[in-house]
Amino acid sequence: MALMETAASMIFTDYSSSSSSTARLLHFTSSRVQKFPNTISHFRRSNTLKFGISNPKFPRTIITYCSSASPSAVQVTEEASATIIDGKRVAKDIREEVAVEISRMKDKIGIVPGLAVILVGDRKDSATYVRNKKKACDSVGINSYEVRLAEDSTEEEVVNHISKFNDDPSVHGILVQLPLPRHMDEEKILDAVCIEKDVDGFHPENMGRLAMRGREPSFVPCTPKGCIELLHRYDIPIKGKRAVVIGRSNIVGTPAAFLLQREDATVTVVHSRTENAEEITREADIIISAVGQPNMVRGSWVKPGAVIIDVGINPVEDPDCTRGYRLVGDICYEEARKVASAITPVPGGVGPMTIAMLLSNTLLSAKRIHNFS
Ligand SMILES: NC(=O)C1=CN([C@@H]2O[C@H](COP(=O)(O)OP(=O)(O)OC[C@H]3O[C@@H](n4cnc5c(N)ncnc54)[C@H](OP(=O)(O)O)[C@@H]3O)[C@@H](O)[C@H]2O)C=CC1
Ligand SMILES: Nc1nc(=O)c2c([nH]1)NC[C@@H]1CN(c3ccc(C(=O)N[C@@H](CCC(=O)O)C(=O)O)cc3)C=[N+]21
Repeated sequence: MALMETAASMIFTDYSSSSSSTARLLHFTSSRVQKFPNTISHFRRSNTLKFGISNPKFPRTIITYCSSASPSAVQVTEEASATIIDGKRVAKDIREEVAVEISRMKDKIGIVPGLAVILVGDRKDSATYVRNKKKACDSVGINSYEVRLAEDSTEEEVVNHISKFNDDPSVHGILVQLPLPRHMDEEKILDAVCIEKDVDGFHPENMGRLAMRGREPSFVPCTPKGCIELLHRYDIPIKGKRAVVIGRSNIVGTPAAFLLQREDATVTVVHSRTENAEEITREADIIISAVGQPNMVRGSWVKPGAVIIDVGINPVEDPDCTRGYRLVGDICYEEARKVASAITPVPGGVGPMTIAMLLSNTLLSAKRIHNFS
């Protein structure tokens, strides 16, 4: 997916592999010497491995047997390596589930869900996202409707299109691609989407309901919903765990924190004014990072055994890639995967889940509007 605008200033430089890096990498190598035929006679760990979250389904230890000076001894090295949470695969499963439900609905009541997408301006990355959403809709049988408006359109024009879609019975979900051009009032535009079709979950009433106990939002925002879905599908417990969300945007960080709290995690939110972000993050059993800073979270920020969900999508220069850049997350993946028990990659982690959740929310909306279960 070509994510970038041509503006080179948007591409970060990746310093994560620089030798001048001051980041501390936790040691996760343990060695033990076995005297055969007996069991372990000596066991030494360079760090106490206590997994906040462990999942027997996903073995996380690589054991290499090295020959030793003594023929009766074998050196066993354990290098921790996290389970890779495969968002691409889970998203595919979800698309298949959604497709089955859509054909069932079509067969039973003759209704096909519809998603309307409004794109304002000519950002290349936004155009690519919109194209991918359309492709995803086609793949599951959702009708998609697209409106493209010029960069210099007025707020009123955008709101008029939203109003038409609000009244159109063949449209069950409305998405206004963000970011909007600077001259537009994002709040005013998002407020215009009727709450029954707010499949992005960005309407303030949806967010308010998400924040309140005993209330249910019509829709949960797609990216944070995708993060929680990944935890569920990998059987990763959330209840009672310490979670740290890095970032507090309205579209990712804040709803992710509300969702984790609804799942009975104990949640801390870290943001740009947080002091001791590293220490706070190191307390977490679950880290969700949505910052937009490439490789910001180093291995030393991660508690051994923590689960990491990396939302960040950051292009960094890479002359070896045909497009001149590659995508990295907020988490320094190579370091963190040696410390964590499970981690999402970028790309192939949360990104595909966002689109899968959009399809799922659109199906949910159509079912609700037509009272189909
Ligand atoms: N995978 C996906 O589907 C999606 C990925 N993304 C990606 O996720 C990332 C975040 O997106 P979004 O939430 O929209 O971004 P925003 O820029 O809206 O928010 C970033 C948040 O990070 C915080 N922050 C910035 N710098 C630091 C720092 N040094 N330490 C701690 N916190 C910091 C900001 O704090 P403050 O509030 O104090 O300014 C802010 O709350 C981006 O890389 C984006 O591309 C976004 C949406 C979907
Ligand atoms: N109203 C609105 N809703 C959004 O949900 C919304 C938005 N505006 N504006 C932009 C952000 C960003 N976003 C992404 C969606 C999919 C991937 C995605 O599929 N990423 C692939 C990237 C693949 C590649 O480019 O190589 C991956 O991570 O594997 C990423 C980011 C949704 N957003």
